[in-house]
Amino acid sequence: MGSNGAGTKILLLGKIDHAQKTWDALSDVGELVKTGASNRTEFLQECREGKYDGVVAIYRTFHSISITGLIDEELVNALPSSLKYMAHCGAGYDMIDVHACTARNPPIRVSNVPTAVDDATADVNIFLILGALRNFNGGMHSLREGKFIGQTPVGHDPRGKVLGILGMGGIGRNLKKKAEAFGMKVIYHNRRQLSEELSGGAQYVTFDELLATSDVLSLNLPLNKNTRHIISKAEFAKMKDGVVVVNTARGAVMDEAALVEALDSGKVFSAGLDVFEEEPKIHPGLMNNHNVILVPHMGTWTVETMTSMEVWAIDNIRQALETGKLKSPVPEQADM
Ligand SMILES: O=CC(=O)O
Repeated sequence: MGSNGAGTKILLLGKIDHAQKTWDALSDVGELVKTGASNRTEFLQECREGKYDGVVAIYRTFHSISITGLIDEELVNALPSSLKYMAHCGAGYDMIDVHACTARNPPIRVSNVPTAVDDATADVNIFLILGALRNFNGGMHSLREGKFIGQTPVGHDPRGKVLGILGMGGIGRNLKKKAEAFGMKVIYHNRRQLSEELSGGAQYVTFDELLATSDVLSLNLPLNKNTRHIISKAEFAKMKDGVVVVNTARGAVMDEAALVEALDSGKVFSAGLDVFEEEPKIHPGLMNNHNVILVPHMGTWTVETMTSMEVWAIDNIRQALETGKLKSPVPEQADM
């Protein structure tokens, strides 16, 4: 049982859907245990009763929020003192209060899954850009209502349009390459300007320039306290008339009510959304607007990508238990 010795437990929060063999093989570094809780109250109760004592690592999925709720300070402090690692199976880890994990004594080291999500998420991004520019949602809707072409406003070509990418991480950079194949000119804004090599020659602009010059604005930045509602009423006012807005990041990086207003006024021509502020609740102003193309958080919803993500997250646990270091710690804890 590796260097961790007898008694090391690994807790699964959520489900392994694809990489079951890889998960089962982890039993050579620890005992694999599950939760019996079905909601936060039960989970907290079990933690306080010592049910998870000896758990050294947790593997969690996006949907395990339905069991534990947010991994906030209250929950972090209720988790067993044996816990050292939390491997999140996803790129975005906004559900986890990393600061509380770092501050706990002993700290909990957190990892996410970068890279493996990039291709599939950027593919959905392209689907939404094309769908929103071309008004495919309106067309598909009319067809099902028995009205053929001619009922839907004429769309726009991607070729020659300026795509502004807000957040030039792995997904943003992947999207850049794909969008160029459709003839789009890519500009970006990011906390830090990237090297020429990393940005692939995309032009770096200020946040305000990005808002003012994009024909299509794509949101590809993580959600945190600095990015919540980074796109709101004032930002829509700075955009071009008839802009297209696309979001595959997290719903709350944009003020959804402000988007609905901007769509209703015609400021925004159309939108393509994979993520929503209060998932799975969708703002009725989006639901009822056939100009917007809506997808239920399907960015990484492919067998291949989900398998890679699960294997990656499991590898984080294996590596942590075998070497004392996670494979892909979250950036906030990179120096720990
Ligand atoms: O939303 C999906 C992810 O964060 O991986």
